[in-house]
Amino acid sequence: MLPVAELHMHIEGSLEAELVVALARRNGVDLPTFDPVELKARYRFTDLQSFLDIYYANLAVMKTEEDFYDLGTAYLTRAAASGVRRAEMFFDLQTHTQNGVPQEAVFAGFTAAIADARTATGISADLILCFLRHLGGEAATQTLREAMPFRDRFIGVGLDSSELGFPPSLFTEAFGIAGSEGLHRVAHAGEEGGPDYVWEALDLLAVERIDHGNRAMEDPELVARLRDEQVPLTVCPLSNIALKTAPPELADHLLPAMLAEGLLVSINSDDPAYFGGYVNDNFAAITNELALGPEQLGTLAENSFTSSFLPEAEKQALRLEVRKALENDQR
Ligand SMILES: Nc1ncnc2[nH]cnc12
Ligand SMILES: [Zn+2]
Repeated sequence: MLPVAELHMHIEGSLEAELVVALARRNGVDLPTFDPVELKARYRFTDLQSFLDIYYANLAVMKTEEDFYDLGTAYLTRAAASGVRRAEMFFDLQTHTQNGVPQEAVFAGFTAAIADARTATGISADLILCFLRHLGGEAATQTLREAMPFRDRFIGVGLDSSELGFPPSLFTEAFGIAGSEGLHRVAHAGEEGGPDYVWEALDLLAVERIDHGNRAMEDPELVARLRDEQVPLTVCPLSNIALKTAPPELADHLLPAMLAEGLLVSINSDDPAYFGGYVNDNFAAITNELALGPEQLGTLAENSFTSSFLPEAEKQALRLEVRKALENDQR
């Protein structure tokens, strides 16, 4: 597998059914079933909200710093083994604090997992604090203010959860504070919401990346802006199929059209425990179903580093590694 950066994954979305059950037992939390196979059989999604309902329900098992450490370690170990060299991981702080977990436990567990994974595997990782849209703009602002004692534990803010009805314009205050604190800014937009959500994220929240962005393709003027400004789009093919935010067959995905438009797209897993695979599985699926050649796969891998928040020299070194891996494969 090519070296890649993963820029759009919710660390809570890597909570495998086996770990849900193990943590429920450890913490004395009740579940509808303690059989991981049966639990997974309940993962039937018709849209984003039907997925989020299950995803948030499972997170009731996360209680202690050790739980956050175990979740972070499981993802980072697996990612490093499949070619991920850099991970910028979303976390849903408000979900955990609403469940009664002190934010100290969340930050301490994830931070220790990142440090230990780096020592064990060399993977570089950082956290992006996502505001939950469904809790509204004031809650986002309050969450960010309360998280400021941990300012050095995360590199940016994002915007996730239910998209329709919760446009970026509700979150200008929180994103304004984030900007003045020197935090990076990203937002989910154009997953279920239309191109207007992408325009708002760019114009009102000053985001540096758009997460998903598929529906931007409906607006030629927006496509031109994304291309001209080389705004990164973090595309998640298996997520789009699972949540029905793309045509039902992967073969009909807009990814080749996005590449042909010259957009800075990368491949990501979103919620790998729920959507049928990790970033390498997403690469395998698009390679098979979209008939992408080595040159296009190399572009996607290089784009992932270009789109990351790593220093420019590190991006350059990692892009060279992609080129070397491609040459080795061709020999
Ligand atoms: N795909 C997604 N869209 C919005 N919010 C999310 N939270 C976890 N996964 C998400
Ligand atoms: Zn997402």
